[in-house]
Amino acid sequence: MSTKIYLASASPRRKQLLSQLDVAFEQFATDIDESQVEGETAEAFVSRLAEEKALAGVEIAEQDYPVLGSDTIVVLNGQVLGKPTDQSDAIATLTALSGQTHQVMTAIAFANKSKVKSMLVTTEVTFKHLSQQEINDYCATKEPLDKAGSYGIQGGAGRFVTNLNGSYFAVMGLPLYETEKLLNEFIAEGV
Ligand SMILES: Cc1cn([C@H]2C[C@H](O)[C@@H](COP(=O)(O)OP(=O)(O)OP(=O)(O)O)O2)c(=O)[nH]c1=O
Repeated sequence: MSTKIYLASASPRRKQLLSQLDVAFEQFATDIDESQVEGETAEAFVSRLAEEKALAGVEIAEQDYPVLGSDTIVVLNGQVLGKPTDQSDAIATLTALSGQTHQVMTAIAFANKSKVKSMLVTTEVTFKHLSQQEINDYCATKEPLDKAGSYGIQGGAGRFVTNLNGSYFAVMGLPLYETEKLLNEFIAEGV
């Protein structure tokens, strides 16, 4: 890939992951309303947020390069578990995820002045049974606070995972294979 892109994200993880692709990029944050609309499915919700981040980025971008937006949510039995509001919310979320299989949905979207194109990557993750002590100790590290589902697979929660079916990088915030593929399609389609 030889084009330049913009990463419309405040996330240091997404910056780190995007650096693994062979594409030059500039990063900036966007500010959109991240609330779920009543009746909206988890899939539609996460895809809409990725598209809105990319489109908000197009408004900020100085040049008409593709803008990448992304959003990650954790879904347990159809219920969206976003970032925790505080430590006790993180404890409640991890208690719910203990011993269960959940989905991590990451949507990616590319936009420019004339079009937007998105893709959803769903990964199934199974956690071992977590003791109250393990949950409390993990939450005390504060790692859960800025992460969907109150955990970071790349950090202390990696040891909770007994099975993963899908993209590890999508769980961390940006699926590498799919991002490169979507960008190539976006560019190949032209304006
Ligand atoms: C499940 C999980 C999520 N996360 C992170 C990825 C995302 O950064 C975050 C979910 O929040 P998002 O709202 O998707 O992203 P963000 O607010 O961090 O960044 P921006 O909107 O500016 O792009 O949770 C991990 O780092 N590891 C994990 O294992």
